[in-house]
Amino acid sequence: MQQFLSVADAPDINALLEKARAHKANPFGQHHLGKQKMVINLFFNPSLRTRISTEKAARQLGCDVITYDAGGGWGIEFEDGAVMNLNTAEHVREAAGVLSQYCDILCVRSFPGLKDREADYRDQVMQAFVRHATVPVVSLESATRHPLQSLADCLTIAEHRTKSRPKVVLTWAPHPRQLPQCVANSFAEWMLAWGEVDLTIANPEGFDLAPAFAPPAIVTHDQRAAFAGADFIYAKNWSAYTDYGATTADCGDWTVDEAKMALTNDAHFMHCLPVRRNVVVSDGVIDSKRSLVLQQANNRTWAAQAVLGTILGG
Ligand SMILES: NCCC[C@H](NC(=O)CCC(=O)O)C(=O)O
Ligand SMILES: NC(=O)OP(=O)(O)O
Repeated sequence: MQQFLSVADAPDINALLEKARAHKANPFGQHHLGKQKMVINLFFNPSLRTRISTEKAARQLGCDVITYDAGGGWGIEFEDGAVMNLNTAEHVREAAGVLSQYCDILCVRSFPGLKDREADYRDQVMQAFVRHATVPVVSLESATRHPLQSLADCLTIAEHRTKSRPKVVLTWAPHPRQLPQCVANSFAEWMLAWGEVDLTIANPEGFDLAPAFAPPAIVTHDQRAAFAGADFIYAKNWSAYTDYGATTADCGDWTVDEAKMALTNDAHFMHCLPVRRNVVVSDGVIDSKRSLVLQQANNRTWAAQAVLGTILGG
């Protein structure tokens, strides 16, 4: 594995899940892989889970880790040919080249701007690091995808399913802010590629994900109908793809609550976190025994360890 940006970099998801399970059972079993190796985590946006779980995973593999908040450093320019006489002090060509001198794996988090769909969906920042770094690049969430989250979600579903093809519903939920589509895009991409669940996506009119991620045949605008018989409810807000970046305060009642969960097949509740309680999901649902949010967060470590370990030759 030379990079980890999307499900395309994980041609055998079950093999990667097997590695994640092995790390979970024996966290230091491959501590030799990272001897004298350096991992740099570069964050352009906030993080709790990704930051700590990726550091933990790297350390358990025996790596050294440096985590760098790009917001506290020189402003980085991404446009080729830019006349840099404004606020950016350093071009990504140098930044990626320099960081490559210091590490063996470069992990990057960069959210979309949610203004220019074409630029966001080119995954401009992540692709610039891929192009100009000389070491493998791992996505810690880009403008379009969050693959380490999705791998952890596959693991969580695999651990808790009680049938071979559970019904999984990815449901839009309300949020006071404008959020990226990447967690939802990635979850859909991984569930479909994995092929071991029946995926339905429920969202209000106007909030369909990009067709490349959400084939229209599996999309419904009727949340209650989608919940019927579901085994897993995966909640997430995202801003609009079509009217790019639009949000709305008027989407009716899309909060995941106890009454809606009662329509399901005693479904597990999932969310990548952080989550707005009593907006996205009621306290009663997230605090219930069927909630898997902490197990998902725990599995972020094993997903990261499987990916970093594979890049290191494990
Ligand atoms: N890394 C997981 C989710 C990150 C981001 N959520 C957020 O920005 C939530 C912020 C807030 O609730 O204010 C998203 O939706 O892609
Ligand atoms: N789920 C997730 O990626 O959380 P952070 O944004 O806190 O890393």
